[in-house]
Amino acid sequence: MIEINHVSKTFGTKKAVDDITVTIPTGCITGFIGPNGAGKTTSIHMMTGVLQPDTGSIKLNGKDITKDPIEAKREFGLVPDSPDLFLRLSGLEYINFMADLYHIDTATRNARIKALAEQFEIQDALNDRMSSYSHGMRQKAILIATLVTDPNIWILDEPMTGLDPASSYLLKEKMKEHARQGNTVIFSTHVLEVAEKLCDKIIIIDHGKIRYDGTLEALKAQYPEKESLEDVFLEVTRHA
Ligand SMILES: Nc1ncnc2c1ncn2[C@@H]1O[C@H](COP(=O)(O)OP(=O)(O)OP(=O)(O)O)[C@@H](O)[C@H]1O
Repeated sequence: MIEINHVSKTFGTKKAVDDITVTIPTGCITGFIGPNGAGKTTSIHMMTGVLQPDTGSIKLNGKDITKDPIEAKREFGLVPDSPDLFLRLSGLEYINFMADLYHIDTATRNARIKALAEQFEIQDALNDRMSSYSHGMRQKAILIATLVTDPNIWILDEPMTGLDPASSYLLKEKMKEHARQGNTVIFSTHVLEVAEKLCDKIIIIDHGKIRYDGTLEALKAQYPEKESLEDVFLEVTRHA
């Protein structure tokens, strides 16, 4: 579970996140949606300790990311919005680096890496430098590194971007399975069809403020004349 309590963040004069209070529960997939510049990545950066909030607190499974960052960071895995990280490392070196950070023993990590690399069809490229990877291959390496550490909370910033259809399908199945097992999954996306199919709960953010926080069914029930989440989303953010 992630508990975000009265969190704000300002860059210069720009209020990127404006006093948001939401809970991301266990056992379901939460979709985090909003227009460009709405505050999604800034919020995710604060949840994961990349940025400090100006005000408020964020707890991951009860551990405060500001007061207890090491313990809080053990609770989650992050797939960032850009996979252009550690490009001088090979995919395997990067995955092992992440597994080292999380103290995953050799036998466990090797079994997980083998299975995931085969599932995501990147086993033949794992020893190549990530600088030579396509965007989608980098995304796969980052995903595998996150999944190898087997965190309770998955925080995924536009995770399907660049993935081929088979890998995108596989990731969605893994997200469902992880949530079904009682864990926490939150992902941001601009692809509302994906959010509609995958999410139990939706958070809509716009101009740094939460415009909706609840189930997909309840959101649609508020707008019975709207046929799709896309129609509802446009209506909710139009009046912001
Ligand atoms: N480091 C920064 N310095 C200055 N302004 C920033 C910084 N990071 C974000 N912002 C601003 O904060 C606002 C929210 O940006 P953020 O990246 O959180 O949006 P987003 O919802 O993730 O957008 P997108 O969907 O386009 O990725 C934007 O107006 C952005 O310009």
